[in-house]
Amino acid sequence: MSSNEKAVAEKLLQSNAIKLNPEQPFTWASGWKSPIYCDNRRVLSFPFIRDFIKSEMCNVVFQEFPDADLLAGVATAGIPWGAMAADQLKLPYIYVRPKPKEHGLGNQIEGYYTAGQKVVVIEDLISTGKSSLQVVDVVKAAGLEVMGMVSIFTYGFPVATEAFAKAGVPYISLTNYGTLIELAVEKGIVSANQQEILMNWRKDPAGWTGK
Ligand SMILES: O=P(O)(O)OC[C@H]1O[C@H](OP(=O)(O)OP(=O)(O)O)[C@H](O)[C@@H]1O
Ligand SMILES: O=C(O)c1cc(=O)[nH]c(=O)[nH]1
Repeated sequence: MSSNEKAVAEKLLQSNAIKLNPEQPFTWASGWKSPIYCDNRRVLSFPFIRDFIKSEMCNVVFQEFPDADLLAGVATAGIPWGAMAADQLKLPYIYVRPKPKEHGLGNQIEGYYTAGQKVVVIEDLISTGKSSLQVVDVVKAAGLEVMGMVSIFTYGFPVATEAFAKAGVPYISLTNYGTLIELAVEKGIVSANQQEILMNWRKDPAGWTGK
């Protein structure tokens, strides 16, 4: 694990963003059942931790995508992170809804942009990658050029890696599941029994039921 990945994982643990509950599994956006949930929304409530993660995100955007013209947040949990990064980097900002709004202006993409601009998509977390790749499709259809995607956390599932490769979208996460669990075990936050459950679940997350 890189020192930055470890530092970000540490901040997620410090803010209690990581929830474990193998007995009453969480249901994910994909419908998968999981013994773990990473709640990056909670991190927003801790200013110093929030600031650290925002800075890490800005460093990645600045270093990896220096030609970006604007950032695009994925609704809803990606919106605040994208907005904070765009503010810090002094880049224009848009955000993208899962579907067009059913009243008002009927927009799916909110904000001002022009076709041909180079965009970096900002997401809080990648599980299957479906939510962020849907946004990639929407902004591409609007004429934007997608340079890549940045998220705080990824579970590193092959299904997501393959989907991003197929879409031709490079993606970078500040930290990941392996780093987080290693650190949580090191700190005694995850017991040996919980570690075994988490490792078994990780092998077949789509088929895991907790029983
Ligand atoms: O990679 P995926 O399988 O698409 O899962 C990840 C998505 O799930 C969460 O959003 P969710 O839709 O649960 O709610 P939100 O409105 O709080 O972002 C998370 O914020 C990601 O957007
Ligand atoms: O896949 C999801 O829905 C999901 C997983 C997770 O750990 N955290 C989250 O906010 N969403």
